Amino acid sequence: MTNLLDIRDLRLALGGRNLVDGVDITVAPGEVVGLAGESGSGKTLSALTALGFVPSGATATGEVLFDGRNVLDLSSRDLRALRGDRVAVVFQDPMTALHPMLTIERQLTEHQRVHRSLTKKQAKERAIELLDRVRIPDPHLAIRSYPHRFSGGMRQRIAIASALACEPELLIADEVTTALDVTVQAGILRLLDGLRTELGMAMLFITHDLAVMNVVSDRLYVMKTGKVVESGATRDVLADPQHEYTRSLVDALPDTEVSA
Ligand SMILES: Nc1ncnc2c1ncn2[C@@H]1O[C@H](COP(=O)(O)OP(=O)(O)OP(=O)(O)O)[C@@H](O)[C@H]1O
Repeated sequence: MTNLLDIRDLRLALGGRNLVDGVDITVAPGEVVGLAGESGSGKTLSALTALGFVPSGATATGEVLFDGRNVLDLSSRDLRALRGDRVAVVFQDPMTALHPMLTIERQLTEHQRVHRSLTKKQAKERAIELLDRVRIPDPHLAIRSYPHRFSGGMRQRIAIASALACEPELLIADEVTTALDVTVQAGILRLLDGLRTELGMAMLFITHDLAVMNVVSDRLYVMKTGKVVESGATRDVLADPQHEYTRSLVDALPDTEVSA
């Protein structure tokens, strides 16, 4: 099968530092791929190149092929189309995606009206459908509210709804459960897993938490200081880690997490 995302020998250099240092990552259509590793290992920077985001002043080399086209070579117009239609991202803090001064309706309809030329009524119906899809209770009422009325977990669901608006083929989920309580975390993971089955969407799931990775990802890459140090089927990597660094991460997990 052709890969949806194929990152080849990606290097990002900034101020004499190699922030990403020869990374290869692939994601097949519909596949959930995990990117694990300590803070600062280059997970976010590597994943965001799929959207053509490169820190200003940084030099990127290598290839980031999305559906066969090198994202690093795209014009700003093509990048906007890619971000609006085919790849979406959800971050740890839902307030980075949600504007505190706008109703949920405004936030979920704007994109639809610009990218899909929907009427106001159609966009509203679609927004309600999206809220329902991420299991927000009473979506007809919720749509009139502002983000502060919702709990952290609910806000994250709304941020996911916003990312799903364009029906992306690839969703980048960057530490989406890190700031949440364990039970709320479990709900979000179940939601993402359900969406993947319903929508057939691929996911690049970034987390430093291998226990979370064990629940969601088919395959896993482990990064350390800008390099991939180990990769493979999640179950195999966690059951029999080959790299010393991965072993230290696995050893830090409670026993039940790996066998679950
Ligand atoms: N815009 C930027 N400008 C300069 N340096 C950056 C920028 N973004 C990230 N870095 C640096 O690049 C390195 C990798 O960062 P990255 O965010 O990819 O790590 P990460 O593994 O995702 O960690 P975290 O989970 O903490 O985000 C870090 O040393 C970080 O300080």
